[in-house]
Amino acid sequence: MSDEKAVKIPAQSDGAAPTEGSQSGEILLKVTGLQKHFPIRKGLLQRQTGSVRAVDGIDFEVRKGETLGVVGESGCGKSTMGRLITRLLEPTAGKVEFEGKDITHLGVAGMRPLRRDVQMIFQDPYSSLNPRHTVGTIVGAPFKLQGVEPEGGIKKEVQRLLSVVGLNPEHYNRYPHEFSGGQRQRIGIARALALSPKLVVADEPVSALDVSIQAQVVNLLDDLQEELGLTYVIIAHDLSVVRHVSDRIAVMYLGKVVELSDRDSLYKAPMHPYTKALMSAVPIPDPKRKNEKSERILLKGDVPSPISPPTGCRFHTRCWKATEICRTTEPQLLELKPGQRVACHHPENFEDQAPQDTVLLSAAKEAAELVPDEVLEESAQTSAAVAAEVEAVAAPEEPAAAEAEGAAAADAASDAEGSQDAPEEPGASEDSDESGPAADADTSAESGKPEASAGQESTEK
Ligand SMILES: Nc1ncnc2c1ncn2[C@@H]1O[C@H](COP(=O)(O)OP(=O)(O)OP(=O)(O)O)[C@@H](O)[C@H]1O
Repeated sequence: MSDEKAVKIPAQSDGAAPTEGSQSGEILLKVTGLQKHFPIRKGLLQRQTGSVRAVDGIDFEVRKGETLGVVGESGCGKSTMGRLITRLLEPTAGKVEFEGKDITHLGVAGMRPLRRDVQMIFQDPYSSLNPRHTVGTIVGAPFKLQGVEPEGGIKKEVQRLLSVVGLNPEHYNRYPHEFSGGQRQRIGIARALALSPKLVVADEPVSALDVSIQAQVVNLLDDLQEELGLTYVIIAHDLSVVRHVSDRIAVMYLGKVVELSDRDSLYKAPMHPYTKALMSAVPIPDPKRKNEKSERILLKGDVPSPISPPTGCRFHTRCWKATEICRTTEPQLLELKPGQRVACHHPENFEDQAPQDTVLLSAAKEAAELVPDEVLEESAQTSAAVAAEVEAVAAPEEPAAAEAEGAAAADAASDAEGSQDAPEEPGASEDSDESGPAADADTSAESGKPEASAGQESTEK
């Protein structure tokens, strides 16, 4: 927890109602099919030779009063997404709606009123503040730009904002270099809050700060949300930060949202293998679990290039569950559990979406070497259990049959456990990513459904 003095937050003059849970709130921002492709130009004539598909068709919504955390490895398009929704960048395709109004292609004049409602906090408090301007000028700039005259004058309002973010209002005339990193980030936050925005997009708001200072700034953002009824989109690569602040979390991979879920469901039972891998890297601050064996999943290689992303599921080149369908068919982001959307053919903690597709790609077999056996076993077990549950619900009139199915699935799971170290069956799983659709059809015909749903990744090992 923060070691700084409690921040006293005075009431906001036209303050919004304090935040009420976020689960069923009104939608403030809605994004549909959003894309940003940066052209790559070469030669004297600057011909376009390709494009960086930084954001490549994403859908999500942000509800009033909630915090949506956005996570993913470096280069997956988080910042680009943040700049698109604040309209600092023009989307290549798709739609951005704010309070039900389409703002996708608004021009400078059309955007002016919106600039008051949507603000951004930037990552680097060292470069985002003009070193030649005083704090008073920096925090007061939004009033001048918008032609707003706050009650009591700009100076008084800026001093109030400085005290809201825990800075000394007397430091109004100081310059950014006279402040520490954490204090500079507070200046950036004060500037973002100046016009009482409805939505604040914070791009890595604490990653440039010392760890001890990070907690202070995160707590400040939390307090401000409660007091001012703010809605946040917080972009971060640090899952501990995101877990602390978010109500819901969107996991991005190579320009796509692969999972979008309530925070607790995501941390308790992630459904996308990529989410599971990311989560496994988060240290668990629980002394009771200190001596537990680590089940960290190491992902193979780097994120592929967004210039030519892999076909089908973009994660298939690093996924230990990938089969032919993952290489050929892009999975849609579907709500498989209430409040949990995932784009995966072979999700974790859920029934397999492509149980007929059982032959692992060679990349998956290599990736599986980096996944601890415990994780593979647990994955096979949970898939089997969920599949059995689904079967039972699907056929209530035949309880005996459902039970038999469940038992078969559970058996298959334990078989799968047993076969972790079993030698590969000759031919059966040989480099199917090199094989054509005919090979795929063969293997589909061979594979039985209950066995497949019991954790296809292990049965083929
Ligand atoms: N203006 C630009 N022109 C060309 N490519 C760009 C531009 N901005 C971003 N990109 C590319 O788009 C991809 C996504 O970048 P982005 O900064 O959105 O990712 P990110 O997830 O925020 O990464 P990081 O955490 O490192 O900032 C990257 O491959 C990046 O190189």
